[in-house]
Formats: sequence, structure tokens, C-alpha cells
Amino acid sequence: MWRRFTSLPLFFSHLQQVRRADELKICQAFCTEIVKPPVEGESNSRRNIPFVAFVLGGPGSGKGTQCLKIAETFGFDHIGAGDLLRKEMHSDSENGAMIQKLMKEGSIAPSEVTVKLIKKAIESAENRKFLIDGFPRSEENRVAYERIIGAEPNFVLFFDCPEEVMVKRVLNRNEGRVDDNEHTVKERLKVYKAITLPVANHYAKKGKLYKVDGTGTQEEIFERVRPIFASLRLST
Ligand SMILES: Nc1ncnc2c1ncn2[C@@H]1O[C@H](COP(=O)(O)OP(=O)(O)O)[C@@H](O)[C@H]1O
Ligand SMILES: O=c1ccn([C@@H]2O[C@H](COP(=O)(O)OP(=O)(O)O)[C@@H](O)[C@H]2O)c(=O)[nH]1
Ligand SMILES: [Mg+2]
Repeated sequence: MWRRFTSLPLFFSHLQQVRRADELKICQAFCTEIVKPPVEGESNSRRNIPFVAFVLGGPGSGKGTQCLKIAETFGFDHIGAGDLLRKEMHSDSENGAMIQKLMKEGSIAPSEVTVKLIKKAIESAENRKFLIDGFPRSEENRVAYERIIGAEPNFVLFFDCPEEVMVKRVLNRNEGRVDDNEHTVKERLKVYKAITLPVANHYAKKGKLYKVDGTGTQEEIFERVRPIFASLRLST
């Protein structure tokens, strides 16, 4: 079972029984009984490890949109893994062509490339609270991040959204992206279900996954997200 927060009282008092997403048939998911608000551990501040929330969900589930609201309301820096890769793709970097090809196919870029970009973004920021949006997309990404950064995320926010809603949003996104087309979105959904969902499951088993209903208006969704961040007790 995964966690789903719809309101502050629910967040603190009890876990709502959650239906298991169809996609999760491919993997087992567990959740601890007691919901504790994620707190920055002492070890985090002592070792100067940043406070990190990964933000996951399918393409078009609203990760980027909600990250902007969270960042603005709660003072987080928003690191979009896809945004970093797109910037790299449009630069003269040796990886540009490779990233463009992978994105167009709906595949995942090599972990070393993405983690290096994320590390640089963390290190160059003054802030110590980060939303890492759209990453890790694979178990390999996750392991590489934890090895290179030397820490697990503090928690993981997951947007749960039906496929047809996600596809509709992606096809209306209109940002000129190489991957926002019918063919690539189908591929991305396959990759998401087979390779990214197991990462979410990994964190669910560790009691670190906070699942939010990603349907409705942007404002309605943010009201589901707000209590999670409002309950954080951060020293930064
Ligand atoms: N709740 C919502 N209802 C309708 N459209 C939305 C909603 N949230 C986001 N969108 C739009 O859907 C598209 C995908 O949202 P985005 O935040 O980019 O998702 P993701 O980062 O998960 O791919 C964007 O054009 C965005 O403006
Ligand atoms: O950690 C990441 C994040 C993104 N991508 C690539 O970038 C694309 C777009 O990612 P983004 O997070 O921007 O898409 P979203 O899910 O927000 O639509 C993905 O399909 C992948 O090809 C990747 O390889 N690794
Ligand atoms: Mg996005």
C-alpha cells in the first residue's frame, strides 16, 4: 500500500486505504503503519547534506507545475532533471546529440550524465532545500545518486494520475519539446511503468513515499501537497 495525503488531519491521524495502482502489479509495495512527517535528520545538518525531496510521477502528472508552487511557497530550489538535460542538449556539450536522441525515443539518459548535472546544481546553490523533479527514473539512477551524493532523499513525493489524463496534458503542453508527441509519450509511459515505478516502490517500502492524487485543478492538487511541506521541520 502506498501513502496518500488529502488533508492535514489525514496526514497526521491515519493512513487512508489506498487502491493499488494498476501499474504496480509488476512490483510489490509495502508501507509502514505510522505516518511521521519527514524531518531533517541531525546527521543531515552535521554533514551539510542538503534536504532533498524527489518528485516522481508519470509524464504529464504535474510534477513541474506543482514543484513551482512548492518552491515558491516553501522556499525550495527546484531542480528539474529533464530541464537540466534539455539545457545540456541545447549547449555545445559533447552529450547534446546523445541526449536529444534518447529524449526523442523516450529513453533514460545515462546516470553519470544526469547525476553530474544534479550534483552541480546542488553545489552551486546557496539554498540547502531541494526538489529534484523527474529523477530518479530508474533503479540505476537511484543507486548512482545515492553513491555520488552520499545520501538518500529525505522523502519522495509521488503524483498519481490516470494515463489518459497524463497523455492529454502532455499533448497540450505546447512547449516545443521533442518528446511531447503521441509516439514518444507512448514510449515514455512504457518506460515509466517498467523502469520508474519500481523506484517509487523502493521508497514506498522504506516508508518514504508520499502519494498524492494528481487529478483535478492545479490548485486542488497543491492543497493536497501543502500539508506535507507545511509539516516539515527544517533547520535551514
Ligand atoms: N492540474 C492540472 N490540470 C490541467 N493541466 C495541468 C495540471 N497540472 C499541470 N497541467 C498542465 O499539464 C502539462 C504537464 O504538466 P507538467 O507540470 O509539465 O507535468 P510533468 O512535469 O509531470 O510532465 C503542462 O502544460 C501543465 O501546464
Ligand atoms: O532523470 C532524468 C530525467 C529526464 N530524462 C529524460 O528527459 C525526458 C523528459 O523528462 P522530464 O522530467 O522533463 O519530463 P516530464 O516527466 O516532466 O514530462 C525523459 O523522458 C527522459 O528522456 C532522463 O533521461 N533522466
Ligand atoms: Mg516536468
